[in-house]
Formats: sequence, structure tokens, C-alpha cells
Amino acid sequence: MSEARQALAQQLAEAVFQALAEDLSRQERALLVVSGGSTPVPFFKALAAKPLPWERIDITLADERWVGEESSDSNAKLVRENLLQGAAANANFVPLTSDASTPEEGVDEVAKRTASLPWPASVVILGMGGDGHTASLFPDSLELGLALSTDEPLVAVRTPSQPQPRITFSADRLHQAHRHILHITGDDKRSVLANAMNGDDVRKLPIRAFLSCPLAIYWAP
Ligand SMILES: O=C1O[C@H](COP(=O)(O)O)[C@@H](O)[C@H](O)[C@H]1O
Repeated sequence: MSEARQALAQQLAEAVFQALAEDLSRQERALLVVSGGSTPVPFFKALAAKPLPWERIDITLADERWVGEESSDSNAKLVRENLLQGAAANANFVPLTSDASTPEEGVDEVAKRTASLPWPASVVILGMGGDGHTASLFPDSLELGLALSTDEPLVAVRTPSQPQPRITFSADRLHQAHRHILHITGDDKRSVLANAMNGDDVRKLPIRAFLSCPLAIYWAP
């Protein structure tokens, strides 16, 4: 891990710490929505070390692969192993999978489980793939149009480019958050983001759906 990426993770953790502390000074509980993938690991570790009243914090994911938590592809496993550590283990983590064999069968149960979270989220931290996807809003998702337009909170998605089916919060549900952050690293993703800023076709680069949230960008080489 480069020093720049480590420093970025610390800066992001400090910003999220401040945001959660601010909201918790005005309300009993606060919701943090995080992304999976490889980028957030140092951020998760840095945030877990922050002196927050974790028992008053709810955490969920922006999206998830429809896999069991024993899978190395599970975003929930990533959160449990890197964020829900030490005092942060007292947070209430709500994963996005169920025992159902498909996300289409499980989406209603997950929607019921996540309905009791203290929406709107204090902070949504998005990642972005090299194809411009964010959460599980992929350019080639069969349900991309639905996920971008529905006022339902969650959508089951099938994506030809991806090995597993997924579940994702809809753009509408993610838009409702008080603060939006994009956490990305590397020159490739910087170029993708620059392309996204120079056009407006959301279906080609779904990150475009969040560029005017406003979106705070945390990037390091
Ligand atoms: O598939 C996913 O990828 C993106 C980006 O992941 P990264 O490994 O390039 O950091 C992530 O934001 C999303 O939550 C995840 O499901």
C-alpha cells in the first residue's frame, strides 16, 4: 500500500468520523453506507480506530454479490474483517444477502431488513470500477434502467460481465443520503472519472448519476 493511498484512507476516515459525530450530536442513530471491492480496506481499518459511539451507528453496503459470507467475494465479509473490529464491532451491521438462492427471491426480505435503518444515510461512500460502475450499477446490467429510475430501495441485478448475480441499492435510495463520497485510486480510475465529467450518458458510465449530488472525491495515485 503506497503512502499516498494510506494517507488518503486516513483523510477519508477523518471526514467520515466528523460527519458521523456531527449527525450523532443531533440524532440518536446514524447510518453509514459503504462499498466493497479492494479500495476501501485501509479506510475501513482507519475508521475502525476512530473514537465513535459505535453502538449508535448502523452500517450497510451500497451493493453486494449474491454469495455466502464465507466467499472471498463477499463485501459483508470484507466489512466484518476490516471495519467491524475493536470498538467498531459494536456497530449494527446489516448485510444485503439472505438464505434465498437468488437475489430476485431474496430482495424483499433484504428490503424489509434494511427498512428499519435510520434513513437517510449520513454518508454514502461509493467506489467505482474501471467500467464506470458504482454500487452494482454496471453499464451492462440488464436492470440498469430500473436501478436508475425506481423509487424502490433495492434491485436484484444480472450483469453479463460479472460472474455472480448482485443486489444493489437504487440510485434514488443512495441519492437521498446527506453526504456522498467517491473513494478511488490509480490513474486509470482518474481517467474514467474525467471521462464521466465530460459527458452525460449515465447508462455508459453510471457513476455520472452521482456527480452532482454533490460528490466529494477522494483520489490518490
Ligand atoms: O464490484 C464492486 O466494485 C466496486 C469497485 O471495486 P474496486 O475493487 O475497484 O475498489 C465497488 O465500489 C463495489 O461496491 C463492488 O461491489
